[in-house]
Amino acid sequence: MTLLGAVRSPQDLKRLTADQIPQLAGEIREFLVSEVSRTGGHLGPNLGVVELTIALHRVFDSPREPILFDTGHQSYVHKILTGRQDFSGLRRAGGLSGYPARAESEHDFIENSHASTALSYADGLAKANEVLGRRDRAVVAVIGDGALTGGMAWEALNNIAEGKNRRVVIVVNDNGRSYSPTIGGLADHLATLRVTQGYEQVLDMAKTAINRAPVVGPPLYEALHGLKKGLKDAIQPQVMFEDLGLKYLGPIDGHDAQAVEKALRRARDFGGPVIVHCITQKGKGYPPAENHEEDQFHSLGAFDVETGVAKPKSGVSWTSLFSEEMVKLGAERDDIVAITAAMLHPTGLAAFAEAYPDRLYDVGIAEQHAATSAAGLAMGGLHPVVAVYATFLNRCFDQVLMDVALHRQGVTFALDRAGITGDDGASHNGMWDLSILQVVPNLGIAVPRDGTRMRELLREAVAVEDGPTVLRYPKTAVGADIPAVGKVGSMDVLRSAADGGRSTGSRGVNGKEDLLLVAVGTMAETCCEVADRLADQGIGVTVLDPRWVKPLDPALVEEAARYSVVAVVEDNGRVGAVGDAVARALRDADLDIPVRTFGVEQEFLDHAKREAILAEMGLTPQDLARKLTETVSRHTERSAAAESADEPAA
Ligand SMILES: Cc1ncc(C[n+]2csc(CCOP(=O)(O)OP(=O)(O)O)c2C)c(N)n1
Ligand SMILES: CC(=O)[C@@H](O)[C@H](O)COP(=O)(O)O
Ligand SMILES: [Mg+2]
Repeated sequence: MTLLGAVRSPQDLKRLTADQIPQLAGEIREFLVSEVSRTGGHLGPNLGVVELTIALHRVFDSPREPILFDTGHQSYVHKILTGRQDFSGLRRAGGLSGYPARAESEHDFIENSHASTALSYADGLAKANEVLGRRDRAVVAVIGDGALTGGMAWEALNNIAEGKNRRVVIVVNDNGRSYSPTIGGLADHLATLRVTQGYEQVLDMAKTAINRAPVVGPPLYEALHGLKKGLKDAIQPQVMFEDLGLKYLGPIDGHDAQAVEKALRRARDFGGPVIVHCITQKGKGYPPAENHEEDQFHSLGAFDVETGVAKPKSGVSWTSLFSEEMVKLGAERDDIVAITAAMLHPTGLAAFAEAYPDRLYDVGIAEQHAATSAAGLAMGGLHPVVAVYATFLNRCFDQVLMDVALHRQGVTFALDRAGITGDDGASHNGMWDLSILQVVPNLGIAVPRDGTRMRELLREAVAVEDGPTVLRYPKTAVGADIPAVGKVGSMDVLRSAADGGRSTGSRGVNGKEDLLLVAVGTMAETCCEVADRLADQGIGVTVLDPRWVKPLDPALVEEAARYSVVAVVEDNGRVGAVGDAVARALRDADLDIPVRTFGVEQEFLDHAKREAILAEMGLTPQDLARKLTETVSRHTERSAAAESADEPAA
């Protein structure tokens, strides 16, 4: 049996001898490459924390002493060591989550994969230990150099440092990268610390040698120790941490399990807040990952183990359309600049950066700063485009509201991965933006249905200079263009109840058309299929694509008055989104027309494929057609009955 096969819990791990650990680490690396090659996932980050995670579970007593993972994408080894070695369903419905999941294990704590939160959790847990008389227990937080560029992390450090007797062990997993190399002053600082790697080992050797010297040894060491402080400050400017009141240990070779264990034991026994700075390498032990310049296999799909080549994704991505159009816009307008929050390639801004290196800003994982810095850029006469994943816009809601919109600054937010993404679980679905942004005055939201509208709407958005604009698009491949067959105000008609074409719909009761179907963004394809299904049943359906869903075109209300039923379909949480905005607009116009809103149920959704989640939510053409047929029929019968009741007796 392999060592890995015998390790079913941290207790099993603790029973291994130090010289068995390298073999175990090798077996874990083989396991990770083999399993993730089939399922896809965050291979690079996890290959980088093998020895580190082994050491953590040998030194600390999880879950009594929580081990928290910031962002959580690097927790596969933690799962392997805590009794979860069936990775066959990784990131798939019913299989292991790609992040910690409390339903999976008592050893898991943080499920939210939004970065830079772990230190705040640790601060809270340590305070709870203090209040509840558990001072002997440590709380451990593993945070990457990237996540450490997030503002929340520094808010937490400021508070952790204040708790001199709270056992908080902060393990900085420093591989020098988020996806790309980590940026900013902190990154430079960590880099300085990295280059003096082995400092601790040199000092330990000196200490051992000097202390062995009879009589003169110990006092000499004390003198040197004082010098060490000065020396450390000189060659290791980790004063940033120590000035915060945090003990700093490191830098440690994060792949030397014994060195890490030793540092962690020192940290645990210190009795107060300690930073253990571990130098690791993303993709360690698998050359295709180690040598992958873009992101060292941060996250990839299924791949060939021999070559490291991932199976190609089919179709053109929305990200690539955004990327192309941004390069064109950058050539046409020299006031356009772009901002990424440590996701240059994933958001498609790499081409823009290559073409206009002085007009691309990577602010680190710092969406709040990105939004307000963008307001500054706009005030300074530029038009910034801030590209983030839709779910991460939540992080800077107040900045969008107060720093951009209140000041009517022309900033465009490009929200990639909008709608259901699926694999990455509850905190990655882009199902919030169409709801939370409804309350922001002066802000416009455009939702393209296809590639042509993507290019059009991006250009329309960056042309707005008196307030923020938002463009949101999904993780899927771009479908075929859906041409308009007419216009209503600024909105595109994609199917018409009155046309002679597919629709054979009879006019509904009261001389009204049967159904107005408002399609938001890429749900247009589904809505057109619904209209065609209903037309085959003699129900007349007009499909309308608003293009801009905020503010709604007043013509929508006028158009809606011509229909018996209105329905809205969107790939966002239902609550407070476009459907509710349309219903409110009709109410405000005293139009008593039933409005059905279809979207994602307002729940935290388990990881699963996007298609499966949409089906579960009833957002398929079949389900929508069935529900809308029932609604239209029910309303028609009711109206007909009411009509006949009003007719004078013969
Ligand atoms: C608020 C937020 N913004 C962006 C992301 C996307 N993201 C996931 S992992 C990652 C890089 C994290 O870098 P680091 O903390 O150094 O961890 P590593 O992958 O290097 O182990 C980013 C930017 C996120 N999870 N949360
Ligand atoms: C952990 C994290 O936030 C990202 O790595 C995320 O997994 C990216 O997902 P995409 O594959 O959609 O870029
Ligand atoms: Mg990193």
